[in-house]
Amino acid sequence: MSRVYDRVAYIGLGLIASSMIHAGRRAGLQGEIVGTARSAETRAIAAEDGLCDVVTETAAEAVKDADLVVLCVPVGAMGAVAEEIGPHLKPGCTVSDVGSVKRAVIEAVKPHLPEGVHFIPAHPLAGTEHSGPRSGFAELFENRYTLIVPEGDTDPQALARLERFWAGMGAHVELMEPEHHDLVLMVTSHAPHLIAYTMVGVADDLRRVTDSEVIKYSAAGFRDFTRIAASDPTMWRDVFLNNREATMEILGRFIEELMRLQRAIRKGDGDLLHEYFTRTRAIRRGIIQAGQDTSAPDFGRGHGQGQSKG
Ligand SMILES: NC(=O)c1ccc[n+]([C@@H]2O[C@H](COP(=O)([O-])OP(=O)(O)OC[C@H]3O[C@@H](n4cnc5c(N)ncnc54)[C@H](O)[C@@H]3O)[C@@H](O)[C@H]2O)c1
Ligand SMILES: O=C(O)C(=O)C[C@]1(C(=O)O)C=C[C@@H](O)C=C1
Repeated sequence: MSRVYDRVAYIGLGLIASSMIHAGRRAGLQGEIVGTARSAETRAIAAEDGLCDVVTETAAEAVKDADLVVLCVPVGAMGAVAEEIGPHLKPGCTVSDVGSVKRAVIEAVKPHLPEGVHFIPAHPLAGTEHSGPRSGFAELFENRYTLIVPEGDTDPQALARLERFWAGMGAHVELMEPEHHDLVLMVTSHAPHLIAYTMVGVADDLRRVTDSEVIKYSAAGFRDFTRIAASDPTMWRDVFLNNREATMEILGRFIEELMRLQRAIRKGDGDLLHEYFTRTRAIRRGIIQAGQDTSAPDFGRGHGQGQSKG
């Protein structure tokens, strides 16, 4: 794979940025790698580990002369970062992001970017519950989708270049409308996180009743929930605050379904439960057949030394 961008600036050096750096470096997609992070500790780690070729103190310095700037901060911080870098961007460069929500990020970032800069939002559908500059690994995006969410007037060459960059990191690239993205991701990613947070919260509330048995006898189902519920609190706070409409829509439906099952259990309606669980089982099998299952025992774990989020 040949070089796609001569100079790439990463703003925010956590799981996603560090994975992009490793994946891009392995495939020779990027020339000089410049990075910056809000905390001095993260910047020091990035310099010490050689994660970036250049580590700058500010985002404004980092984007100077960059051909691609990738915003890798929590969704709620994207607007402030865009405001800071706007006046320092190289004309003709591409600004992208990796935020888990798209419409709110577009609204927050776009007003701060000057004419002549290509803004092309993106979202890799890959992650782990870990965070920080040491949590990334080159394989994170392999065989996973990255959704690119371009506006109608996006320059085709700039778009093709960003697509090549993501494909070079092993991702399957697809294009999607921002509103559609936010609804689909609410179902496939955001709501499951909210449910996991809630379930682990319930277990925690019950701790006094069950002593520490919830932890001791934790079965596979609950363990999977605790992994998801260990994800970064800032990232997920921002996701829900910035995707409120879809959250309300899907949460409403979820509560209705939960009450339907509650009623069936109360009434002893085994047929309804059996039919329901048969339908959901088919969905799981469909995902596996489509090659989308990523729950193999070691997927995304044992990589890097990132902190467990939370
Ligand atoms: N973790 C995932 O599973 C995942 C997957 C896909 C996309 N994303 C998205 O990628 C982005 C980054 O997530 P991550 O998992 O790499 O996070 P992370 O916590 O590992 O890293 C975030 C980085 O942003 C910096 N930061 C935090 N608050 C900031 C602020 N207010 N101003 C400036 N910098 C700030 C942190 O110092 C850190 O360097 C988020 O928008 C998230 O929604 C995450
Ligand atoms: O595997 C995980 O830990 C994740 O939660 C990753 C996950 C997801 O829900 O699949 C989380 C947020 C994203 O924006 C994209 C991917």
